[in-house]
Amino acid sequence: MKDQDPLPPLVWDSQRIQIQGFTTGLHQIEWLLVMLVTLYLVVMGIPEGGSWELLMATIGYFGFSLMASQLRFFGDRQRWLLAIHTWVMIGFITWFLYSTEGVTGPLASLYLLAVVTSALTLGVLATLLEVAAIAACYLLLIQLGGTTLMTPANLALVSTNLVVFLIVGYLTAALVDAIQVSNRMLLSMASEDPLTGLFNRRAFTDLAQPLHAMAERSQQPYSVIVIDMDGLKAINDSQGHEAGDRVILDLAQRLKSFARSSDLVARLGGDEFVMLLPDTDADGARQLMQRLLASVASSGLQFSVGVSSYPEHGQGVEYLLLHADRAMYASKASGGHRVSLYNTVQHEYG
Ligand SMILES: Nc1nc2c(ncn2[C@@H]2O[C@H](COP(=O)(O)OP(=O)(O)OP(=O)(O)O)[C@@H](O)[C@H]2O)c(=O)[nH]1
Repeated sequence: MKDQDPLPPLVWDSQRIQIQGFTTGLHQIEWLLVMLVTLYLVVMGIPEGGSWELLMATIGYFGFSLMASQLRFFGDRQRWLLAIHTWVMIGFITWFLYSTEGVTGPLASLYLLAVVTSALTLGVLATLLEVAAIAACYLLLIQLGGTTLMTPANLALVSTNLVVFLIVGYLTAALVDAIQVSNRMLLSMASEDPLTGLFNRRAFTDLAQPLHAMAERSQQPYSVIVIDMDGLKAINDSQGHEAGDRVILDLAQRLKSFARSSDLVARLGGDEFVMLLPDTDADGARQLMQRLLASVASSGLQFSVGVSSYPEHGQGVEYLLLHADRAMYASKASGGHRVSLYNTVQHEYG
């Protein structure tokens, strides 16, 4: 068997990592918003009437953003909390615009920050909804500003800005979708064996650890089984590599069909496979493999099996794998096409 994988472990929950990254970006956008409105107030001066409410709203919004960043709201993939952030952002911007120059002032484009935030975190549909809400806020602000929408200048302003919001929102959300798809593809390429579609060695090593931890905590047994084909080289040499591939695929499908949904099945490489059966002791694993051997009796498929079980044959997955491998070699040494348990080296089927 090969040495341990030198690469870092796979990232199985890429969505969670992504949300953590988005959350950092969200706080940066919120603080950017606070900085922009503060800069506006410093440069343009606080408007007459309503200045008190405006300052309170700005400080309140800054406090909200600060508190959310400190409390780490998003640890558990709570997207709806991200949605609340974007709605609070839209509310604050609307209030700020209402208290200053309305949608005709330079700050009307601040809505773009809310659109980008939504597109990054909530997807296309939610972003379209937010653009619709922003359109309603525009109309409200125009109404409250005492002017009518039906002037060419206002119509041009509203429609141009909304089209820009739509395009930016759609493109950003589509980009995020594409990143998610490519993350999933990368994960499947890094964790799957291309010939059989089973997990590869790296994925097995990663996924076996939590199963071991669960068994250790609940003091339940589990078994590790190493399966190695007999005579694949001869098949390759006599019938060609494609025939060898078909035999490997056949065994992989049989292993999969014998496994429960909670079992792990992986191809370690070449003609070697591994299974991890939670809640299964050595005897249960041996019986399963004997049934598998019996089921291939007429097919000509030949393979040797080694079984080791937690806790009696090792305290960690790596030891159990090593011991199951040794038991498998004991099966080979005794003529192949049989099951051996680690230590006992009993040959149960031949
Ligand atoms: N067709 C095919 N052959 C492979 C693949 N991976 C490895 N092999 C071949 O499988 C053969 C394995 O050889 P061995 O380790 O001697 O195994 P074996 O012929 O089954 O002999 P024993 O294991 O001793 O029973 C080698 O010839 C490899 O080139 C694969 O993906 N497809």
